[in-house]
Amino acid sequence: MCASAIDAVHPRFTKKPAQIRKGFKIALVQLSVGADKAQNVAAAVSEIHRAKQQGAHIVALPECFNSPYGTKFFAEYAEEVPSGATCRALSRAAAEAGVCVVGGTVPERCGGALYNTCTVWDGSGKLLAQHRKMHLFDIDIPNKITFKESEVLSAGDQITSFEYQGVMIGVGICYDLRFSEMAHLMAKQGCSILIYPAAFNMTTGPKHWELLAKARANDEQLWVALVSPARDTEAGYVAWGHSTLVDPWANVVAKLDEKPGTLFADIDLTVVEEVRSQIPVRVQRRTDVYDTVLKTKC
Ligand SMILES: NC(=O)CCC(=O)C(=O)O
Repeated sequence: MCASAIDAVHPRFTKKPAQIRKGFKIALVQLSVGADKAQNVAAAVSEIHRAKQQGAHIVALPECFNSPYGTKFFAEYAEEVPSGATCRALSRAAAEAGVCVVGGTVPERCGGALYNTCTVWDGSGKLLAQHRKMHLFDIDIPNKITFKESEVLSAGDQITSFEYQGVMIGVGICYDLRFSEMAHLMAKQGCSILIYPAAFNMTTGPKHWELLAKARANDEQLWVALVSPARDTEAGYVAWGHSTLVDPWANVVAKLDEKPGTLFADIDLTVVEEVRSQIPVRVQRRTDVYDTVLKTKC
């Protein structure tokens, strides 16, 4: 089921949109995530409805919103995509609210493998996209944080973008944000917005969270949204919070603090063209020189 579900949901370059949007209202839901899976999912569903009532067109949830974040939890909380209970709840919520849902991430079970996976649902509850985290979070900063997702998770190998109301939107997950090549490929697929469900921590969050969002927005001249869980200082992994929206000029247009809440903001897509025409790096690239460089690892 799992692999074919991905193939079935990517009509991206074939369909001509009837109407191209000039903007969206986005809601970034900084959820409080605990050990009770059903309660986590119910909270997400209720925030999706609340966001729609406030006028949101797209509602995005954080990384690992149905489970605590940690390698010891992934197998226990994992579900198949898209048949699992969490996916069914997201699909129903998207359809009932009539809103596009970028469904954070859940631990996905597929055969013997586990992935950290984001699903995207349109306003009729149809699965639009499925992204498996491509870059696993394996870091070791002595006396600060050691984490090794690869002990239990497998990595995805697909760049993911989807079309919603004529606009291409890319999806990455947390550590994926550090890889400019991936953002560049999403931009090359025509994306104007990149959305990253993410959960940085108390060491790397203050150093790199906003910097990386601005870097990706500036590199690719597009909107970047980061959606974190709320901070829980009692949790094994303490999330940085600070869900953030950055515009194509690399300005932070809105951000939350560490507490639970929802960030609402208008995304003006005309700014993408404004920046790209005024600073035309996209047509000034010296790919004749870079091609060889890109094939070497470091
Ligand atoms: N969940 C993650 O991938 C965390 C990534 C992170 O904190 C980082 O610094 O990168």
